[in-house]
Amino acid sequence: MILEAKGISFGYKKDVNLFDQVQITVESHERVGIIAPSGFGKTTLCQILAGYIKPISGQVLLDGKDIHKIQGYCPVQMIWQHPEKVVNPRLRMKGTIAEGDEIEERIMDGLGIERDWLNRFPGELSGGEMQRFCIARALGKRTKFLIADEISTMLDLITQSQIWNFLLAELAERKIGLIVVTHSTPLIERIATRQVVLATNYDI
Ligand SMILES: Nc1ncnc2c1ncn2[C@@H]1O[C@H](COP(=O)(O)OP(=O)(O)OP(=O)(O)O)[C@@H](O)[C@H]1O
Repeated sequence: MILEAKGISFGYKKDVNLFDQVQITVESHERVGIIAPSGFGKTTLCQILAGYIKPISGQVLLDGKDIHKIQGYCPVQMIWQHPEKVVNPRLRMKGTIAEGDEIEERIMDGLGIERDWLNRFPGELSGGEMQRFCIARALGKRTKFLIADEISTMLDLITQSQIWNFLLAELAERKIGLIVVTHSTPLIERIATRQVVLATNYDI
């Protein structure tokens, strides 16, 4: 499959764009690292790529089909930097995990999710434990692309390494393409098969 961002422009304020004419193409076998300065709008771009927000101009296409026209489960799934912002605080984790597609037991095992965590509320888990659930939730059976926005910043180095080792094996086995945003150069060099450097409007 191919995920394409074609001529994407976006700004939150009228007539002030964060970025213009962004072009990105990712194939299923690729892991693309996005490099851009702080405040560029990387999280915003990730949300556009995952179909959460519509660009002012341009299109996001999945195998040529506009991502906003896809009905049902979206094969492009985003994992956010702050898991606490994207889980319902009143839902036990078993409810949170059920929000996505069917999640295989081996994914829960691979991410080190302990089964008694399923009965807890988000406020009863550490940030790292909650992030494992968010990663699992994004790895539903029908997922074809993952957008990872600073997903391991809150994890210690050993956990970070365990989670990325699992994710890289999973992506390779299931031919899931990856777009990864991180400020960590060593991480991007380890993970990405290709890097895309984006400049702010002020740098052009
Ligand atoms: N919903 C929103 N409404 C208005 N402005 C927003 C909104 N979300 C983000 N912004 C602003 O847009 C700009 C880009 O934010 P974004 O989080 O996408 O950048 P980023 O490149 O991911 O930043 P960082 O590297 O610091 O995490 C920032 O100035 C931010 O304050």
